[in-house]
Parts: sequence; structure tokens; C-alpha cells
Amino acid sequence: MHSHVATPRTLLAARQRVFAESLSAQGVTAQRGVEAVPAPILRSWQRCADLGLDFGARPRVEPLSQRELREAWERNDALRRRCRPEIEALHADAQATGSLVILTDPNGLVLDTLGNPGFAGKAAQVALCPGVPWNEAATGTNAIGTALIERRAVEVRGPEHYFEPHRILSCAAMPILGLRGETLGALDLSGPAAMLQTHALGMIRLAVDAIEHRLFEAVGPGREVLRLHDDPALLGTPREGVLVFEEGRLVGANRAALSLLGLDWDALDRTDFSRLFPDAGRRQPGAIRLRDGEGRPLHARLHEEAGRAPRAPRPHAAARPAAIPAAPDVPVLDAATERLLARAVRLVDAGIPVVVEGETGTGKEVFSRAAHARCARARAPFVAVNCAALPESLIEAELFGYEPGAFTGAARHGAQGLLRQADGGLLFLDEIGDMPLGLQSRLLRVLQEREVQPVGGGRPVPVDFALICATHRDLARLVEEGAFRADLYYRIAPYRVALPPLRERRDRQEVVRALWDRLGGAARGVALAPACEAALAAAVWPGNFRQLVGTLRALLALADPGGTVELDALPEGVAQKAPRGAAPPAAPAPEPSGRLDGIAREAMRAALDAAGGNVSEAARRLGISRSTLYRRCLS
Ligand SMILES: Nc1ncnc2c1ncn2[C@@H]1O[C@H](COP(=O)(O)OP(=O)(O)OP(=O)(O)O)[C@@H](O)[C@H]1O
Repeated sequence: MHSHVATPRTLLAARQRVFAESLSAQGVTAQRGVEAVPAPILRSWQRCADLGLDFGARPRVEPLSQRELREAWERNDALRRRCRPEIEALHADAQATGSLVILTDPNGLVLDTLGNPGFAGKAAQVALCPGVPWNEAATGTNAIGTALIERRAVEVRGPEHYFEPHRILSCAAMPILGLRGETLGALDLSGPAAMLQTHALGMIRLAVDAIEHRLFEAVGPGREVLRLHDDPALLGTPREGVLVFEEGRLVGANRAALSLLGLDWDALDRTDFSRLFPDAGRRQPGAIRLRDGEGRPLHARLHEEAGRAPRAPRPHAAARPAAIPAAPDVPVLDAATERLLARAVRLVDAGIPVVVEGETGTGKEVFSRAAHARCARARAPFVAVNCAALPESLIEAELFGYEPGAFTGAARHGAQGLLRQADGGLLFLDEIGDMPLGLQSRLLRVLQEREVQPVGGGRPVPVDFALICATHRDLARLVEEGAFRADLYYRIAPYRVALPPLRERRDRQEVVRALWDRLGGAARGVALAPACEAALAAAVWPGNFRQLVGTLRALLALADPGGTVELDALPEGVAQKAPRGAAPPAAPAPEPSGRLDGIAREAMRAALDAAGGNVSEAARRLGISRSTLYRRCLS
């Protein structure tokens, strides 16, 4: 981060002096009076001058059409969903401070702006609005574009902007990086230059840290995640360092970990755990003490993602497509569910139980796991108990543990029980409505007294866990019918979350698309024909997400890589429509593909996709200039 010692007046003077002389002829750093200007800004001014941008002119930007903007939203669906909790948290603040929270794609294309409507109007006058690229090449020095190039948090205030009209803005932005250092987008907080936005940069950093930290919640089966910090109090927070290993080799990281260990992104794929931590001995899950490169002690926890480790590819198997995951690694959550989730996390953190209601397969467990992953107890266990699946005779012992010899068939040394296993973490009681009455009383006692009495006697043991219960039944009705204890109901259900069945959601088409992508459809180049996608979105899905995910996996397994799944590939019954009124919007009519223009655009889009959204790289592959690619495809 650069520090601002310059006042607006000294900055203005420096700017005038620097800009009055020919920037590109001498190089800005060679000029007098530039000490007042932070180094990243100077570097950016120089880049803009080298591009021949005229600082006195109005930048020429053409916003995307509504349709193109919608396509950009679709391309960045995962990013937008992922950032939603932080954007919503910043939103309230932005409204109060007269500013805007802005999310962009990896090329600086503004996707969303949220915040103060008064300032949004002013920002729109300088084209700071969705559908406009705010990269340096288009809009000169600005927090978004400059942060994306500098790959770090940057603040650009008033006259530090390259183009005159942008002097009304004061902005702070930071790029959002993926597990492998790839740029996913940028988050920005912009306000009027006249108001000193002292905390903007700090708030953006915290938000981006939290977004990036969540990426490590699901790194893929069999991979090991090492969380580390030199301050044990910061372990388990978004400020901890995180490294991902596959068969002992470093394959992912966050910035905090790289900086703790003095590494950069080049270390990925070429650094082994044993080389990084030669004194660590065997890699074992749990707490470990390590030392960094300079011998300073680090506190660390190693954790292995559940599931079978991916096998090393065999040479002749290279062409075989990767296995289809059993479930998407990151759940598909719409804005409403994200809001419910944010509330559930707050309650869990405050020690208040939550009940999640919904039909089978609506994602009650997925929701609860996500709440656990985001709450303060994320590093402690998530213990799931299905009250309907355990035989009544065993459920008591399973939950409360038992003393040695408590009953015939009991393990010789007794057992701790699931409630104690959840100590420090989160206990998820699935199908709570099916818990026998007798056990309900015992559970109530545990919740009241916060201690567990093992079956067969023994001393009560104190326990501390957060509680989420799930049910597909109407608990209030069960209480009325006398099948569920009213006192337990009031204890566990001060807050209820209802997850809607799929057929009631209006965004089913987006759900289908997002699930398809996350199951690997896009990665294999397999597309869903628009009619097929529409039929999947319109189907009834009594098994909700579980059934839809299962069907998509089957379609993917049957599809040829690079092919398209047509309507006739759907299993019988899927074409059955959801009730009227709940039908999602119809699929957009396919573009007439014969036109030359359409074909050229498609080729450009494909090149952009292949280059991971990198415009320069895509233009190079196509043999056209960046500006042509922008004009034809992005703007
Ligand atoms: N939001 C989601 N995004 C992606 N997949 C999901 C989502 N919710 C559920 N699923 C998929 O559906 C399956 C069932 O989810 P989950 O077990 O959470 O449902 P549930 O409501 O707890 O079901 P049940 O009541 O039958 O226990 C998951 O394995 C996952 O594949």
C-alpha cells in the first residue's frame, strides 16, 4: 500500500507540472515535483502516456448493450455470487458515506455498482456504471484498472486520476485472486473526491481477504490444506495464510501465506511441502508447529479435504476426461439464500440455534455446512447426525456416548458420543422431527445445562457447540400433535430458515447453468442446447437439488467432450413441466448463426474464453488488435 503524504493542492501542482511537460518524452519519474505522487500512480501515469492517452480529453468509452451486459453477468456468475456477502456488508456503509461498492470482471469491466443513489448519478456522468470497462487502457489511471495491473490494493484520489473528468472521484480497489493467483475480478469503493474516504482501502482489503479466504472452503477431494500464521490468534481468520498441497506439492495459496514464507506465485507446482518445511517430519492432519524460511515459529493446522485423492494421471489415460464430481464443490446460492446464510452465521456466532426447513434435497445440509464454514467455529468440527437414520436403540448411545460396559455390545473402552465430538464446533441434527420423545428430553437437558451425561453413568462432561437442526416436517404441527416437545421446540427454533423447493424458484435456468458449470460442463466444453436447458429448468424436480444434480451428472457422463446435449438426451419424465406461474423465463432465442458477424463474434468469445479472459492474449491468438477485439466483442 502506498502512503499519502500529499495534500490535494501539492498533488494538483505535481500533476500540472508533470502533465505540462511531455510525459512520454522524458518519463515521469525523471521530472521535478513528482515526490508528492505515490509510486503506483506515477507508474500508471507513465503507462497511460505510453499508450498515447490524452489526459485533457474525455475518455472514449462505449458501454455494453443490455444484452452484452447480461452475457457478462452470466460469464461472471460464480464471481458475483461469491462476492455477494461482502458486497452486501459494504453496501450499507457505502449508502451512509455517499459512495458506491463496485465489482468488476478480471478486465475491469464494471459488473455491479451498489450504494448511494445520489453519488451513483454523479458516477454515471463519468461512465462509472455497469457495462463500462475501467481498465487503464480505456479509462487511464483509476483504482480498478491500476489495481488490476499492479496486482495489489490501490487508492486513487481526485487529481491522481489520469483523465480530468475523473477528478471528482476518490476510489480504492483491490484485485480478487484465485487459488493459483489468477485474477478473478476487482472490488472497489468509490466516493466523491471532496470527501476524505479514510477507511475505504482498509475496508476493501478486509472484504477481498474474506472473499479469497472462502475459496479455500472446497479445494477438491484428497487435497491437503495448511493454514498458518505466526500469531496463533489469527489462525482461523481470513488473515491466516493458506496453502494447498496435492500429493505433497504446492498447488494453491493465498497472498498471506506467500508473504509469510517469502514466496511468490511462481512457487506453485514446483515446491514440495518437505522443501518448504524441512523439519516438519510427516504430514499429519491436525495442529503442527512449523518454521518459516528464516527459522521463525509458525502455528499451523493441516486438514485433508474429504474424498479420494485424485490419482496422478497415467500417460495413456491423459485423454480421458476427469471424473464428474458427486456434487458441485461450491454450492449454488441465490441472493435470497445468501442473505439467509449471512443471518444464520450471525446467529450461530451469537450462540443461537437455527432450524433449517425444506423438502428433501433442497440443500439443508449444504446450507448448514456453508454456515459452519463461514462462522467463527469453522476450524472446529462439523458433526452431522441423522436422527431418522439411527436405530432408536442406538441413537442415545451415539449421541451421548457411553461408559465401558454400559450395554451388551458396547465397546470395551466406552465411546465419547457425537455431542462431545462436536465440542467447540457445530452440531447438525438432521431430521430432528424424527427424534423419539424420550431422547428429546435428554437433548433439552444438554442444551440447558451445556453438559453431557454418558449412557451408563459417569460424570457429566461440559460441552460447547453451536446447533443447527434440519427437518422436512412441520415442527410446529408436530408440537400441536404432541409428537414434539414444545419446550425443546422453543429452545431450538428461535430462528427458522425455510429453503424453497426448486419448482418455486424463478431463477431455475440460472441454477441449471451454474450447476452445469460447477459439475464440469464448461471445463469439458459440453454445452446444453437452449431447449434442453429450458426443459431442465421447467421440470418439477420432486427430489430438488439432489435429483437435478444427479440428472446433470448423468447427462455429462453420457455427453461427448466438446459436444452439445440436445433435448432428446433427457431422461423420460424430465420434460414434465412445473406448475404454471412458477415457470422460469423462456430460454433466449438462439442467434442466427449463419451471419458472418455472428461467427466472428463467436470466434472472439471462444478465444477470450481460451485465454481465461485475458484480452491481450486473446487478441494475439486471433491476430487482431486489442482495440478491435474490444470494439467487436466487449463493448
Ligand atoms: N445450493 C446447492 N448448490 C448445489 N448443490 C446443492 C445445493 N443444495 C443441495 N445440493 C445438492 O443436493 C444434494 C442434497 O443436498 P442436502 O443433503 O443438503 O439436502 P437436504 O435438504 O439436507 O436433503 P435431506 O432432507 O434429504 O437430508 C447435495 O449432495 C448436493 O449435491
